[in-house]
Amino acid sequence: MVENTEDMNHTVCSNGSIQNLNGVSEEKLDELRALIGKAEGDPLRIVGIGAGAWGSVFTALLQDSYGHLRDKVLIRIWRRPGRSVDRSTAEHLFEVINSREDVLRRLIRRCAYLKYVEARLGDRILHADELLKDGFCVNMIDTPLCPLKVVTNLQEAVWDADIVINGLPSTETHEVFDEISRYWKERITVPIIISLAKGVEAELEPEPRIITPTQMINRATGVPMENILYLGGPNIASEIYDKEYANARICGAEKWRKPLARFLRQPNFIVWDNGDLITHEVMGGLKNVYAIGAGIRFASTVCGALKEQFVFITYISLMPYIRRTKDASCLLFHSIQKEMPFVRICDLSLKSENFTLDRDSTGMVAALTNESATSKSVYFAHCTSEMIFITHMLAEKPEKLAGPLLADTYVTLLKGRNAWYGQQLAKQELSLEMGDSIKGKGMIQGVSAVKAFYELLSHSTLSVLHPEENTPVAPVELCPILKMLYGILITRDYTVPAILQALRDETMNDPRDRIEIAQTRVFYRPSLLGQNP
Ligand SMILES: NC(=O)c1ccc[n+]([C@@H]2O[C@H](COP(=O)([O-])OP(=O)(O)OC[C@H]3O[C@@H](n4cnc5c(N)ncnc54)[C@H](O)[C@@H]3O)[C@@H](O)[C@H]2O)c1
Ligand SMILES: O=P(O)(O)OC[C@H](O)CO
Repeated sequence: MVENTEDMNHTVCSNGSIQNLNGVSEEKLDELRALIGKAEGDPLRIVGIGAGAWGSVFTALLQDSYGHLRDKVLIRIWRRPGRSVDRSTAEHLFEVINSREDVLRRLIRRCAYLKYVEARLGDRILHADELLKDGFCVNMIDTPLCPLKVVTNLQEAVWDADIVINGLPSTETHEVFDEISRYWKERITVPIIISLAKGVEAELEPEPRIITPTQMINRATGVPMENILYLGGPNIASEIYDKEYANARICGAEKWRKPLARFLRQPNFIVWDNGDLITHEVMGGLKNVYAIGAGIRFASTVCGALKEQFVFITYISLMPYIRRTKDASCLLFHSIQKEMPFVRICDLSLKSENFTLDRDSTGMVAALTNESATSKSVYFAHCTSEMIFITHMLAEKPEKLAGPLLADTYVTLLKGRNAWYGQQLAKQELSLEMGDSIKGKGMIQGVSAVKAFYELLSHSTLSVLHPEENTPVAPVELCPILKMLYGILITRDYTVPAILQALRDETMNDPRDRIEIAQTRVFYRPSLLGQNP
């Protein structure tokens, strides 16, 4: 096992020896350069598009690993110019700077400290792009990054880029890549695009289907799908930069995903690769839907035992879903399930009462039920069964999605913005009128995903037989939480507390039945992901 020291070019191994990472980085970079066909003296050009929390961290990770190899690689980030920072953010930023000796020294060395003093005093307005040059992302002020090369002109950023990282929210991806396509009209080489965006849109004509960010990029730019990849993981941007141990998966065509996985892999950020591009992306959108409604977001300091217990609950609730997989861990949980059947999830959750919960970091149901462990578990049982139902419509082998979907749901419930947003709405500290892009936090992707999944699953051509009434119903009728979230967030016919109605409804099926229905009937609709049956 290895741990990174502050010096990014060296790694301290568990045996105490120091390994020089320079050589390893250079080898990996040379390998990628050769594959892309870069001539000597021509640097590999990598550009991040969108400088939110994850887009900035991702670019900063590359800068930390490869930025020193200046002759061979040029890493830059594009963000829109003009965004100014208010006084309270400047005050907070000043506190962050002064609490980190390394950052303070760096700014003084670069003669950049004074502007933060002036902004703190209200004598100067700071802009997001100048902050980013010093390593501060306005959506993640508490986590200073390395200094970045920032470009505010989109054409300059992308026209000759070899690798483009899409760090935009899904809702903005088509529009920005549409503009990018204008700058690529004369291009001879085909760029590689790695999309980080989670979120989906629904297209209803000529038949209902989901459109993912990589498909939006393909449509907007004409870059073939072979060159467009998705990187997803249960990743919280600030934790990745803080070198918490993490996994991610890069999905796409074999030609690029394997070398890119090697290129992106770091001691604390292990990148696997997978060919299942679209379904992984769709799962990234789906988890955000249910994270908003959740009520289970534990403090980052929460005791490991509670996390473990929660993982058990997660797996137990989804056992019917994953029982057919051969994966060893699933088999383990399968045997646990024999001892603790699904219906006892709530009892298990109650055991968490001896742990401290951070009341400022929970979600919608949690806030509405005053952190009731039982009610949160009720929500959890229902939302997992709806996710299972939906994945059975989307995928022929839905059990394969269980791991990525669960892991991403789990991390978002623990520390994601979507769960936080639901909680803020429930506590009336935010209102729907404020929109889904929240100052200091960024885009809440789940709102648009609620709309997309609702529109899709309420389409009449997708009707399924209601299990009891034996009449055709739109699939969304079997997903009461999704339906209620749509009523709260999109049509606004209901207020936030109505989410509890969806849970309290006595006529609603046992969530276990929903899973059984999904498993025993053929709901799979290949056309939903744009595939031919
Ligand atoms: N934050 C995380 O931990 C995390 C982790 C994994 C995946 N993701 C996903 O990655 C994507 C980006 O996440 P993020 O955290 O960086 O988001 P964010 O909301 O913090 O940042 C989005 C960035 O895009 C810019 N932007 C938005 N609309 C734009 C437009 N029309 N033109 C130009 N720029 C525009 C914003 O200014 C901002 O810099 C999302 O889909 C998110 O779900 C986030
Ligand atoms: O902060 P969120 O809610 O956008 O979620 C972050 C990531 O998607 C977790 O993998």
